[in-house]
Amino acid sequence: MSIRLPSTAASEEAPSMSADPAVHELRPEERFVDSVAQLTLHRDIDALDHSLTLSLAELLRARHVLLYKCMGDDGVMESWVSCRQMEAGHYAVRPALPVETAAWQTRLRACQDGQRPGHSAGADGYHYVWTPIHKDGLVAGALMVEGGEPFDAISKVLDGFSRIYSNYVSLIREAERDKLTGLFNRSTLDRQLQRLLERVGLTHQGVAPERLWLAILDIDHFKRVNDTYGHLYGDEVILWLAQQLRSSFPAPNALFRFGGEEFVALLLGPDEAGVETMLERFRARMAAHVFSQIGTVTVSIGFVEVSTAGFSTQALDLADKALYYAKKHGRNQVRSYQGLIHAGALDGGVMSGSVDLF
Ligand SMILES: Nc1nc2c(ncn2[C@@H]2O[C@H](COP(=O)(O)OP(=O)(O)OP(=O)(O)O)[C@@H](O)[C@H]2O)c(=O)[nH]1
Repeated sequence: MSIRLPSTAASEEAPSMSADPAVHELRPEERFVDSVAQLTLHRDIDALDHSLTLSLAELLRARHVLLYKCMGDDGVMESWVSCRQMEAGHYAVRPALPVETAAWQTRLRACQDGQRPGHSAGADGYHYVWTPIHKDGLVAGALMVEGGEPFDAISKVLDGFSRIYSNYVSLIREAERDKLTGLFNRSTLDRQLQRLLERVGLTHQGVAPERLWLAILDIDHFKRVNDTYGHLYGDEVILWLAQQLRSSFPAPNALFRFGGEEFVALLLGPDEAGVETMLERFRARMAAHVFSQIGTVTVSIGFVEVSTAGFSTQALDLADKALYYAKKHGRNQVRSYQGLIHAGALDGGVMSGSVDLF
């Protein structure tokens, strides 16, 4: 079981969080309502994950709450966020480290098989309660609570929280996705950019060096496709392109539809040449595909490196200049902003781009 770091607390140095002392003065039902209100405050999933573990720890006065998630298609659970009691009233929420004890593995497997909440009692007298998290009828994760309360006292609360969490994740997902393609919509760009910049920062501390790039992809002469064949055929092109983007640039890269025939990709790559090769391969794949009615459709691409102090508006603006150049010089090509500057083909901001930024 490998560890993956959630983006908002991607460091072992993540700050510990204090529980609100007032929470402990509330009656049980008031504490429950307060926890649900806390949980549903959030609008992004990383913050929600943290809040879930902290709210449960406070509500159940647990020693430890662990959230597991199924991240791949193989259904294997990865430990995700851990909230551990440090001293009375204080909790630390951190990316979770994998725990490999045989008893926990058995419990996790039971959750993976979709079994009802289960429990075990440790030799230390503490209880460990586990419940699966379901999404669309499948197991999407699991929650583990370690504390002094016996199983019967908390299993229903835990199960209820797991269902509230799952419903709320679906709502957040819906709000941040483009309806047609399921890619992120533009409102999530800054958050995803931040997430990937944190990752770039991490890998600079000694693992494989990664750099972050922003590419804008725009279907060529798309108006002609719509005007000649109708919007339904246009939509087919958009859907095919989105599908190819997903398979060419899987997570942790982030893909967006900015509306219409414009797409944005946040890509991790070692250097400009490597990213250009990936994008060029994508361009060629698009150009080679024959749609049954329409024939072939091409795409123009502009890209730029996002500096670690990068703002999405600036990166978009520069990538868009490279895209504009590609459009003006024959379309169906990939252009790097830095490459164009080095070649003296762009003179720093004279050209105005084609994407409607805001
Ligand atoms: N099918 C379909 N078409 C869309 C959608 N959103 C926008 N469009 C169309 O996308 C087309 C964009 O056309 P333009 O901005 O003129 O660009 P273009 O024809 O691709 O030309 P270049 O970008 O210069 O190569 C318009 O015809 C829009 O109606 C959509 O969701 N579905």
